[in-house]
Parts: sequence; C-alpha cells; structure tokens
Amino acid sequence: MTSIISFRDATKVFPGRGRGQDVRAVDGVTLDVRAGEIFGVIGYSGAGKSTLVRLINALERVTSGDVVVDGVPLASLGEARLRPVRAGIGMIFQQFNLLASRTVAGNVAYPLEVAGWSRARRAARVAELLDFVGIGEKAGAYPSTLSGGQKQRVGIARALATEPRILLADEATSALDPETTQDVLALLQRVNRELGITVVVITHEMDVVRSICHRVAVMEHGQVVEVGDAYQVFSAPGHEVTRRFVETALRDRPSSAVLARLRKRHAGRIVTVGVDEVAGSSAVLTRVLREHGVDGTVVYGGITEVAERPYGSLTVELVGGGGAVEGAVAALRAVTSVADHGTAAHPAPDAGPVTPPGKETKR
Ligand SMILES: Nc1ncnc2c1ncn2[C@@H]1O[C@H](COP(=O)(O)OP(=O)(O)OP(=O)(O)O)[C@@H](O)[C@H]1O
Repeated sequence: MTSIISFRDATKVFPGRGRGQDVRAVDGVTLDVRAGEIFGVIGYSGAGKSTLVRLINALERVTSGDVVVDGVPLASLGEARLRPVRAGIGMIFQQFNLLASRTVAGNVAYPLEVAGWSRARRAARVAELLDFVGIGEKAGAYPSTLSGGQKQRVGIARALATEPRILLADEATSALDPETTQDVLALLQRVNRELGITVVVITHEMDVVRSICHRVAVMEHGQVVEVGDAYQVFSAPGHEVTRRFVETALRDRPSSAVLARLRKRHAGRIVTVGVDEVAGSSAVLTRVLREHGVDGTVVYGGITEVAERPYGSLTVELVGGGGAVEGAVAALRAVTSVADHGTAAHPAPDAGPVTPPGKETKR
C-alpha cells in the first residue's frame, strides 16, 4: 500500500517563553500513513498529537525534518504552493469551529465560496453533503440550535466540501457523549469506506482507536513509542504507555482489590485466561476444561472488540479432583496467556499492574 503522508525525522520545537526551556512538541518522528486507512494517533495530554497532525496541513511548520503529503515535501514550500496541498486536506475539531452567524448550509458552503464555486454548484454540493452526513433537514438552522453530534456532522460536511483526499480529526468526539461518539465514529468510517478518504484521528481515548482505526501510533513526549496494526498494538502492548491505555479502556483484568473479593467468594483456583483471535477463545477454554474434567465458573472479565476483532480475558474459578486443575492450567498455557491467581487458601503473589475495577459477575 502506498503512503499518503510520510513524516521524515519531523521535529517541531516551540521556543520557551521568557527563560523557559524550548518545547520539543514533536521530536524526530518518522512515520507513514497509508492511503485509504484510518490511522489513529493516541497519547496523553501534551504528548504532541495536535502538533503532529497540524504539521500535515502545515498549520505548523517543521523545525527540522520533513512531512511529505501526497508526494509533496512541505518543509521547503512557501505559502502560495501550500494552498493546493491544504485544499486536499479537510479538518474537524473538538469544538466544531462553526460560524455562529451562518446557517448549517452556509457553514458547509463557506469553503466552496473561498474556492470560487458558482452559486448553483455550491447549492448542489451542499445538499449532497448534508444528505451524506444525515442532517439535510437542518440546512436552514443555526449552529446554536444543534446538538453536539449534529454540529460535528456539519463540521464533517464542511471538511469534505472540496473533496479532500485526507481528513484530519483532532479530538473530534471528545466533547460528545458516548452514544453520539459512536454515531460520529460510524460516520467517519463511512467517510473512509464509501469515499475512500484517508482519515487521521487524534485522540486520548482508546475506545476511539479500538472502534475504527486500522493502525495506530502511540505518542509520548513528542515521540512515537509504538506503531502498528491496532489489534496487534493493543493485544500485545510493547510500551508502558500503551499498556496504560489498554488497562484503563478494557478493564477486563481484575485489580488486586477485585481479586481479594473474588477469593472471598470463590474457594477454588482462580485464573485469568486471555481471549484473542490468535490464541484463546471461550470455546477453547470450555474444551480444555472438559478434557481435563474440571468445572469452570466465569467470575470476572469481558470480551470486547479491537479493530473489529475479539479481544479480552475471562477470569475463571477452576474446581477439579487430583491434579486435574494443574493439568487444565498447563493445557491452557499452551494455547493462550494465563495469569494464575492461586486459591483463597494459597493466593499467588499479585502479578502485573493494578487495573481499575470493572464489572464483577456474581454467583
Ligand atoms: N504554540 C505553542 N507554543 C508553545 N508551546 C506549544 C504550542 N503548541 C503546543 N505546545 C506545547 O507542545 C507540547 C505538545 O502539545 P500538543 O498540543 O501537540 O499535545 P497534545 O498531545 O495534542 O495534547 P492536548 O491533547 O493536551 O492538546 C505541549 O507541551 C504544549 O504545551
């Protein structure tokens, strides 16, 4: 697949104010976004995500290195030659940035007016866009009368008006409630699938990446610390920051406090079994337990989706005679990840980082 955006050792330094230190907001990033994908950039506040994305449409200019967009290296371009590059890139924002004095249709028409489209062509294009984002009936309404989700739909329609090849979404769902977030994410997915537009999504929420991104870069201190297929990055996180995102978002693994409560309620051996596309599934778990004559009760956990593929874990109380439980645990270890928490009488030392409490299933 060809890359549509290439960061080549891109660095952006903001001069420190007064006698403050310079800020390396983007620090030597080399990265390719492939044409036609939804690419996520995830990181905590201040990691450099916004700056990285603003380098793509040259709202910020690199201090060193380069960013190549659609084959055009941006670092050496003057404002005039940047204009056509920018015209091929749409952008949406957390706070929508709509013009309060214009109607919905007026907002969407705005970039077309700037680009010199005739009134008749504008009207047809605006109607088509409002229809695509599902708010045709709001054409004459003013932004102040719209819900957050509707405002972002207008933002998306406006960003798509001049038929860009790339759409940049800077925390586009961070101001929305969870349900509206899912609607807007579904719309971004349609933008990608139906219009073939490459979408770059910046977020601090793993749920956003989990829902729609094909590939993801994890940022910290201006650097990309991990990049790859979203499923692989989140199912086997290699960096501490990635692990923190996975733990806070998926909440399928019991914390030590939860484990203590589980041990009070369940006397048997408690193990957490990884469930993913490659290794375990709940069917594998059931088969292994049956083969070893072990009873298993799911006491905690959950299976969700990352990049539309199954991912999670199940914490199970195992009860069986003789060495049956040992045998079952060994057989499970052969196919998937297993964290052995021991029994109430003989708890295993707490392994791994503490995760926030999630849902407990009660007997
Ligand atoms: N115009 C600017 N002048 C000075 N420093 C800046 C400027 N823009 C960003 N920074 C600094 O660069 C660093 C990265 O900021 P950036 O906004 O890119 O991070 P972010 O990951 O998008 O975080 P957030 O989600 O909080 O915006 C921060 O330390 C920020 O204070």
